[in-house]
Amino acid sequence: MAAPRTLIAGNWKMNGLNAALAEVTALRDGLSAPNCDILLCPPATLIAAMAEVAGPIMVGGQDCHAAASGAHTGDIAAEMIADAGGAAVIVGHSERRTDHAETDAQVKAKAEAAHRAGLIAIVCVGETEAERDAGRALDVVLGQTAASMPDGATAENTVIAYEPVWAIGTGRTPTLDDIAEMHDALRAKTAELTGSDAMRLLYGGSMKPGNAAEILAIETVNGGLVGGASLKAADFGAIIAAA
Ligand SMILES: O=C[C@H](O)COP(=O)(O)O
Repeated sequence: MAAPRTLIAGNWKMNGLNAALAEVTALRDGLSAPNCDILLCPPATLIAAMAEVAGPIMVGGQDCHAAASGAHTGDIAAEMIADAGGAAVIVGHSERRTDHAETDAQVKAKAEAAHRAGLIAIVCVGETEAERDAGRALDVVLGQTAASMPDGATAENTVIAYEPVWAIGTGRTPTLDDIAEMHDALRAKTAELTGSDAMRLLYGGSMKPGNAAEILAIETVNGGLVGGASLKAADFGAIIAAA
């Protein structure tokens, strides 16, 4: 099969006021024929304004509710993200799974909501350090993947992001062999679950300009989900250039 087109996605998490849009215009203006798709997921408050200035950069949300509307104070529907100019939404990030006790079933429902609204669902999975130390990383991640995979998932509407919880924001990453082992297993699992061997598999967890090229060179790594290093145009642009 042809390799899926690389996706470099940035997750701003709970960072960014209007002034931070200057980083987006700097990134946009510095892009020269990027060899990949690019996505930025700011806080919901910035989706519409970012979409106005992003140019070829796709914009997305960081979470959505499973319902299209209703009495859910503080939540945001996938349809609202699409209405604001979004093209994608992250679901099941480990910070959501931990801070809001989100289950695989809820993540699956959110991903299906994303599809209902015409958004690409970026479904996050990843093991804790204790799970890796116990030799359970593959079981945990493949189990999350199976239980979180939305019905109707295709290579076009769904992306899987492997993010070892212990690597997020820590400056630590798995070895390249460990990333390859997990991504090879995810390639097989996503093919088994969806019938497609072209679903994009992103690596996330302390991806930086200094390590992006070697991680992105792994055959079954089809991009990155970048947190801290997506906040500055120079850093994110360097990762995009490494793709
Ligand atoms: O969604 C992004 C990930 O949690 C990675 O964050 P990080 O690049 O700051 O480690």
